[in-house]
Amino acid sequence: MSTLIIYSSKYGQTEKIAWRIAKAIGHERDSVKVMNARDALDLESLSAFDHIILGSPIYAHRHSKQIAKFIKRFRDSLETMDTAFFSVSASAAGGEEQKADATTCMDKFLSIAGFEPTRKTIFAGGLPYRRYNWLTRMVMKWIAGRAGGDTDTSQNYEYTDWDHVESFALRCLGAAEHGEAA
Ligand SMILES: Cc1cc2nc3c(=O)[nH]c(=O)nc-3n(C[C@H](O)[C@H](O)[C@H](O)COP(=O)(O)O)c2cc1C
Repeated sequence: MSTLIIYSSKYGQTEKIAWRIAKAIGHERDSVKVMNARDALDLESLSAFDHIILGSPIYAHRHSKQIAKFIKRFRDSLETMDTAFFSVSASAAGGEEQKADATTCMDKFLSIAGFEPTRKTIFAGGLPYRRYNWLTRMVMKWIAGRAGGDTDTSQNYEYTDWDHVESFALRCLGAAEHGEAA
């Protein structure tokens, strides 16, 4: 069985999660390919894969346009395959209310895209202050401060729970191999 993992990522956390999922399921599959959504739009078809995992970060309450385009382009194929979706955000690192916001944002995106993945989840991303330009750093500091989050802009923060990532990866594998429901 072969898996294709597609991600969109601006500062690298969603990409890092995509590669960790690939590593977690790699030895159980015949092949695992990880691709940026931009490059994946050039694929002729998905016929070489039987399992697709899509990952997108949240920016300004929205998920990736590239991932939305990928879903639109391959909708017919995706409907017949085992699929999973993961959303990466700062909200997913917060309290129950913020996590609920991240889940609502993901569900809205999937509903508008007309995509019902076999499995879906939210992952906490990061706040890599040192990688932002000055303006973005100040804006993110202000937003994080209002939400009671980390505001020391001399540091990069990574909130991703890697055990959660690995358990999601293994559950995706189970769904693909046993035709399990979400
Ligand atoms: C300009 C900007 C806007 C963001 N907007 C949101 C948002 O609306 N909701 C949220 O939960 N996180 C937001 N984030 C946090 C990102 O989702 C988080 O940093 C994520 O890890 C980014 O993934 P990436 O490194 O793969 O690009 C924002 C980050 C930046 C820099």
